[in-house]
Order: sequence, then structure tokens, then C-alpha cells
Amino acid sequence: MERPSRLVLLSELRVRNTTYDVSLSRSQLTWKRRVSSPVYHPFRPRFCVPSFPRRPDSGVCHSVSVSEIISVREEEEENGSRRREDGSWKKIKEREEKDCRQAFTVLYVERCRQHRWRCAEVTFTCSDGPLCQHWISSIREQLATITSRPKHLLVYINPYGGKRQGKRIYEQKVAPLFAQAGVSTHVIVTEYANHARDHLKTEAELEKFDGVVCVGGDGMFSEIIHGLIWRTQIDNGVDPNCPDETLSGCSLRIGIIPAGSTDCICFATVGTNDPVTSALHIIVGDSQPMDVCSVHHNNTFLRYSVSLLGYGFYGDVLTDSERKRWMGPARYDLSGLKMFLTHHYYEGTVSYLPARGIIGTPRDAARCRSGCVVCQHNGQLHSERAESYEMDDMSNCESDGEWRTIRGKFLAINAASMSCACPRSPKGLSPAAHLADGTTDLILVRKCSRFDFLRHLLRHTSKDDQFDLTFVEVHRVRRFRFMPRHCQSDSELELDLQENSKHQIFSQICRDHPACGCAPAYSSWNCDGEILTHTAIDVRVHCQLINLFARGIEEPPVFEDLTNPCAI
Ligand SMILES: Nc1ncnc2c1ncn2[C@@H]1O[C@H](COP(=O)(O)OP(=O)(O)OP(=O)(O)O)[C@@H](O)[C@H]1O
Repeated sequence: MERPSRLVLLSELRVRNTTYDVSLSRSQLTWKRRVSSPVYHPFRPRFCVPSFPRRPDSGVCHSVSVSEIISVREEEEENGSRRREDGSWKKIKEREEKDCRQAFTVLYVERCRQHRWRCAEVTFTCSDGPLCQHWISSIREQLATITSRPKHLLVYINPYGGKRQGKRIYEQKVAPLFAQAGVSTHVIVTEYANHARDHLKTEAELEKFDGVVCVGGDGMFSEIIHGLIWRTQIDNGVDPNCPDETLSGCSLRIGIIPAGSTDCICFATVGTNDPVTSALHIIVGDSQPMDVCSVHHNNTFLRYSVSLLGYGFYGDVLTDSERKRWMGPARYDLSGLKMFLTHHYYEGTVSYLPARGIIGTPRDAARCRSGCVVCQHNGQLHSERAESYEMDDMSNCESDGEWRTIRGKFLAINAASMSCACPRSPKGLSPAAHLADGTTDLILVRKCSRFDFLRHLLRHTSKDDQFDLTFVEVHRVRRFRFMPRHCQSDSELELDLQENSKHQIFSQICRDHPACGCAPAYSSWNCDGEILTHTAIDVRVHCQLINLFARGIEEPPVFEDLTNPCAI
């Protein structure tokens, strides 16, 4: 059990005409209702109840972590009313005014259902003016010791993302919270696609900021990471076009205020798509590391990916849905159905470098959650290995592993660097994938019947294991390459023909014939919702390359936290 930290302040204060013993330690602010009679009551709780989900004045004892206090403000008294900092007026009951001349309000994080956070507040009043000031300065002093909180943020708003509400969401829900928390901002409303990316790459004075915030969807987030990662490599003399280079980690954290159509990255890192929750995670200075995959073609950089790289089914769905943009989000369902019915498969060679020495597998029941031990362990292992390779003067840290190769016909080749869970698909493509363990889950769905493919797809929404099928295999990898059959060299094709039976010759002839209606030779890669221009790609995972203002998905709170005894 954690020992309560040293007490900074302890006083008798009032909350709505009720007297409380209020204590401040370095880690906790606690207010405990004064019990009028010392008589033992068998049903009275003797432990602190967490602030979720009750109102602050409804329980016996409340405790808020100092790290989750947003700010403290003094309530000013003017002619029987007190003015708040936001300009609104607050009436004070006559009796309260007579008894208590001074008041201060503490704003703090309150947990609501489904991982949502709210900014709650509690006003303490006391008759002693200097004591009130002492409380305010003591809380502010404790907050000032938290160095992880951002003070200056660079904010990019996509006014056209999702339902075009980005600007309104920021101005109404986020900016007032930043102001209350004393966070200053430089806001840029983007004027064209890739405005934020290009600004970050070249002009942005990054040294002035503690973080970058994007208001938009996954496409906007992708712009931000492309700008930031590219800029970091150039500033550190790393060649982003070389697939074997170890990329430099970005020092600025990224916050996502969800204002897009799907907002998968926000959902995967915070557990909900709610602008207020995201703003509060930014204010308290949370940090969630995240892996990034670099995608290259023949020593040329193509894109970075943090969630899904999909060839075959998911590539075709994206290509088809792009032609139906006018339909809105319904286009994904229609294109999904169409691509399922067309049932195309593609031939090619997948080679991969298995992740060795790590803990965790794609078939685990455990999920990547806040404070994930798998990410911590594997991240540590990765940095130790990188250090030892550096000492051995080896430029390519993959050289120890052995590449494995699979040739075949695939309905889908997916690499999931996170679970890819979203409100539409709560389990995701790879439920046990991790945000920051330095790996991606390579899922190969081999050619099978429509019925079997449907079974596989339906398992994404049920409790059944979508990988427990003979035509599906999943590997946790650090790097992989894909070469579609039409790009293979003559010698490789010859090798294929020798390996496989005669009927492949006919299928090749059949496929090359323009009148033939069978499967096209190649699909496209869906890279986090963007179509890649090349199909032969080299993908490498860069462990914990970026950091988000998030903490991963928290386990649901236990209502009566018996491990958290009242500190006073
Ligand atoms: N001012 C702008 N005008 C036009 N396009 C923009 C502008 N700013 C950003 N974009 C582009 O808009 C695209 C979509 O934006 P965003 O991701 O915010 O919303 P979305 O596509 O609706 O959501 P999601 O990506 O979550 O499905 C991004 O790829 C981004 O590059």
C-alpha cells in the first residue's frame, strides 16, 4: 500500500455550509466532512471515496490527486456577490457570507462514464483571509512542481474536418479550459490540405512550444506527425529517405482534440472521442509514447503510419470509398460490401523480421492499457538493444534477426500497430496489439471461400478469436516487406513456378489476358486512411518515436477504492 505523502496544510474549511477537514499533501487534496458525533456507525465508510462519480459535497471524504488539479482561483467578493475569473457572477448565501469572508475554488478532473473526463470544481470558504491566501498559494506551489505540464502550445485547427465543427469545438470547449489552466496558445486555422504539415516542416518555431495540438481527425493527426517527424530528422541530420536509419524521437508531445469523422487515434489513446477529455489530458501533461512505422519504396520515403497498413481488402475498400466521398461515412459500408462480394485475392511475397525476446503475443487476452507493462518492458528492451548495437558500431539493428518469407495468394495483408479499435469496431483488427512495444501485428488472410472470409470478418465484432482460423496467420514483427507478384523479378517468378504446380502457369496466362474477368494483379496499400502510390514496400517500426498528451485507456474505476485510505 502506498504511504500517504507528507502533509502541507490542514484546516477546517466549509463547502456549502458544511464543515470539512481539508488537507493538502504533495500528492493529494482531501476534504473530509466533520462528523458531529463520535458515535461509531457500522455503515459509515471509513475510507475515502474517489471523486468519481459523486458530487463533491455528497460524500464523507473526497480525495483528488494534485496531478489532476487543473487550477485554483480566488473568489473575489464585490457587494455581496463574488465575481469569477471567467466574468460570471456567483451569489453567496447570506449566512455563508456572514460566516466566511473568503473563498477559493479548486478545479479538478472528475471521471465520468466511458473514459470521459470532466472539469469539476469545489469552492472552499473560510473566515480567515490570510488562511485563504495561504491555501491558494500552497496549492499553486504544488502545481508548480509538476514539470510535465505544457505552458505554451501550438494549435492547428482543420476547419473542414468531420462535420466542419473544429473551430467551434476549439473555441467553445477547449480554449476556456486552456485559459483557466494558464496555458498560452498560438492558434493556426489551416487554409489548405497539408498546411499544418508544411508549416511544421519548415516555418514553425518549435523551440517556443511545449507541444503541438491538432484539432481534427486522423488525417489531420497524420499531417502533424509527418511535419514533426520530418523536421526532427532534418534538425538531427538523419536521412528520412533511408529505411535503415534509426529515426530520432520527437521531443514535442502531440495532443489530439477530436473533430474528424472517425478519430481512431484519439479513441485508441484516450478511450473516448471527447474534446473536453482530450483537453484535460493535455492540461495535466499526460504522456503516452507511440510507435511509428516508416514506409519506404526502393530507398524512397513514402509515409509514416501509426495504425493500419492494409493491402487487399482494406486497400480496395479505401480506393473504392474515395470515389464515393459524396456519400459521407456510409461509403465505407457500401464499399466494404462491394469488396467482400468481388472477393479479389492477390499474389505476392511477404518477408518479415519476427520480434524476438519481447513479452506479449497477438493472441493474448490482455489489452494495452494505461501504464502497460508490455510496452514498458519491450520499450526498455528496445532501447537497451539500440544502445548495444551503437556500441558495436552496427548501423542496422535488424541484422541479428532472421527474415522469414511467405509466398502466396492473399485476400488481405494487414499490419496493425495498435488495436485499431474505434466506436464502430470496439475490438479492432488486432485486439492485443500495443501502442508502444516497438512491434506491429502482421495479419495474413490467405485465399479462402467467401463464407470463410465472412466468418473471419464477423469475428471482429464477436468474442471469438479472429485469428483462430486455418487461413489466417498473425505474426508480431519489427519489420516487413511486401513484393506483389507483378513486381517480382524474372528469377523470383521462375522460382515460384518451380515451387508451385502447373495450374499457376494457366492462372498467369489467364490473368494477363485483357478479356479475363478474374482478380486484378494488384491492390493498393491503405496507410492510415491514405492510398500509397507504390505496392512494393519496406516497413520498419520505430519504437516510441512520438509522445502524445494521453495516458492510454484507463481501466474502469473501482467505486470504493479500499486501497486508498483517507490520508487524515
Ligand atoms: N483547410 C483545409 N482545407 C482542406 N483540407 C484540409 C484543410 N486542413 C486540413 N485538411 C485536410 O483534410 C483532411 C481530412 O481532415 P481530418 O482528418 O481532420 O478530418 P476527417 O477526414 O473528416 O476525419 P478522419 O480522418 O478522422 O476520418 C486531412 O487529410 C487534411 O490534410
